[in-house]
Parts: sequence; C-alpha cells; structure tokens
Amino acid sequence: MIETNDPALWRNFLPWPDAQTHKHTRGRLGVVSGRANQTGAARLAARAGLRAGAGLVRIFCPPDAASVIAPSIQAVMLTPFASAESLAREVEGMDAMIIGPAAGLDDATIGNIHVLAQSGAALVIDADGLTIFKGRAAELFAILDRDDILTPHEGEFERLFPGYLAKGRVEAAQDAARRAQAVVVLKGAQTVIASPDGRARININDSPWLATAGSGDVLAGVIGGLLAQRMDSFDAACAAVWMHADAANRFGPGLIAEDLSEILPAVLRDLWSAAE
Ligand SMILES: NC(=O)C1=CN([C@@H]2O[C@H](COP(=O)(O)OP(=O)(O)OC[C@H]3O[C@@H](n4cnc5c(N)ncnc54)[C@H](O)[C@@H]3O)[C@@H](O)[C@H]2O)[C@@H](O)CC1
Ligand SMILES: Nc1ncnc2c1ncn2[C@@H]1O[C@H](COP(=O)(O)OP(=O)(O)O)[C@@H](O)[C@H]1O
Repeated sequence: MIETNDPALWRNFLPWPDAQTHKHTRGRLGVVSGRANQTGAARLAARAGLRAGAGLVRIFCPPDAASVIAPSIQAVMLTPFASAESLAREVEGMDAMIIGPAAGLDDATIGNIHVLAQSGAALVIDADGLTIFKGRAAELFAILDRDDILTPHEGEFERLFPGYLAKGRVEAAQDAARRAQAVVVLKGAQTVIASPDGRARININDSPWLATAGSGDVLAGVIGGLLAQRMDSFDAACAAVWMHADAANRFGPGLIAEDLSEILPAVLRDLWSAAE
C-alpha cells in the first residue's frame, strides 16, 4: 500500500523531552567522519541530529581529522579512532549511528560499517557507505537489521539495486526494502520511504531548493536524531523527510545545506504545537 507522507501519520510519535529527561536518556547519536579534507558532511549531519533532538551527538573521526573538526564544533563532541576495533569500543552506548557522508570509498568504511552493525545502534547508511558496496550489496544486506535505514539518491540506489528503477520509483523502493530487509529512503523529487514489511509512503512537500551539496547529509542527521530518540525507523524516516523538505520550503531561494538545521526549530515548534 502506498500512502502520501503526511504529519498526521507520525506527528504523535515524535519524541519530546519531559521533566525526567536528561541528555543521555534523550538519545545518543554518533556520526562517523571522513579524513581531514572530508569532514564537512559529518559536521552537517551532526548538527542536524542535535537540532532534531538527540540529547548528545558525537563525531567519531580518523585521528588526522580531529584538529580540523575540533575548532568548528561546540555542542557536538568529538572522539578520534584509529581502527575499526577502536571504533567498536568507542561507540558503545550509542543509540544511533550515521555512516557514509564523505566517509571515503575505501576498505576502512567497509570495516567500520561491519563493526557498527554489531554495535546495537540503529544505523543510517548514506552516500559512500552505500556506494562502497557496489557489486557486493549482499554483504551489506546480510549485516543489516530491520531498524536500519539506507538513504540513497538515485545514483546510489542504482549501485546497490541495479535495474530496480525500471519498475518505477515506488515499486523499486519497496522491492529494495524487502531485499535489504531494512528501511529504504529513495531520495529525489517525491522521496519514497519503504519498509521491509511492504509499507511505503511518498513525500509530496519536496523542494527543488534541496538540490544543493550537503542537503542529503543534513537529512541523514535529522533521521539519525529521531532514531537516537528511539522513534520507530519507518516513522522517523518519514518524519525527517517531511521536516527537511518543510525547512527548505520555508527558506526558499538561496538555500544552502547549512541553513536547514537553523530552520528546523521553527518546523519542530509547529509540529509540537499541533501534537495531541
Ligand atoms: N560538505 C561536504 O563535505 C559534502 C560532501 N559530500 C560527500 O562527497 C562524496 C562524493 O559525493 P559525489 O557527489 O561525488 O558522489 P555521488 O555519488 O553523489 O555522485 C557521483 C555521481 O553519481 C551520479 N549522481 C549523483 N547524484 C545523483 C542523483 N541524484 N541521481 C542520479 N545520479 C546521481 C552522478 O553521475 C555523479 O557524478 C560523498 O561521500 C558525499 O557524501 C556531499 O554530500 C556534498 C557535501
Ligand atoms: N529536485 C529536487 N526536488 C526535491 N528534492 C530534491 C531535489 N533534488 C535533491 N533533492 C533532495 O535533496 C537531497 C539531496 O541529497 P544527496 O543527493 O544525498 O546530496 P548530498 O550528497 O550533496 O548531501 C535529498 O533529500 C533529495 O531528496
């Protein structure tokens, strides 16, 4: 069944803090950064995750990237790691992890995804985290859980699910979610969100102003922020896609990826006011 993605479907499941909440109970989100010259994408995702309400957000970076990232973050925290084994130790206790934005197309990214899949955190896998599995997608699908989320644009989708798009975007995303046994967010005008149980929603508030570098990294961050707060993965993906597009529509001309996280509070405020 295909539904139109609408706040009425998930607004009452959005996570809000209450008097008993502290930052650790609100949800811990981690983002894996690329090397020193590729850190912007992780920073965009981390800030968006914090804005989406994760209580604590930490970037995990290769050692050479630490001195680049440290001066450009404030509330977001930073932990360098030197190997997949050390990443495995450092991410203990994380509720959700994002990997892929500018992660690097090398074996280290594959090794890092393998250890994150064992970590107990819900995963958002985007960008290089998808592309690196071109020609070996079964290896990725074998380690995913049903609460993990893949966020391909059409180019990345074709690398993991060759030929599927010939059936049309909705059927392609549904088949992909069944094949991967994970939630699939097929990005683009009218983003399709598909669950491994066959449900699918199509987003219709998309904004062409989102066609700008880094906007997908911000979407990964919003999804991760909601996941870290233990929102159901399919609903979190639907909510994040709608909120991301709503932020872009509110900003309009001149939008760059950095703007999206700054508009998010207004989007959240309206959803909070309307929650029952
Ligand atoms: N501030 C940053 O540090 C940013 C880093 N980014 C990262 O930079 C790395 C490389 O990004 P690239 O843009 O080269 O990689 P892509 O995989 O996005 O693009 C490579 C090729 O894929 C095809 N493609 C791209 N988008 C498509 C679409 N929507 N539909 C169909 N085909 C499409 C095009 O042929 C393109 O040349 C990624 O890891 C990405 O996460 C980007 O997210 C942009 C911002
Ligand atoms: N023409 C468009 N209309 C609506 N949304 C778009 C359009 N182009 C891109 N987007 C959205 O912008 C984001 C781009 O993500 P992505 O391609 O991963 O970019 P990046 O890798 O630069 O972050 C996605 O959320 C996608 O749905």
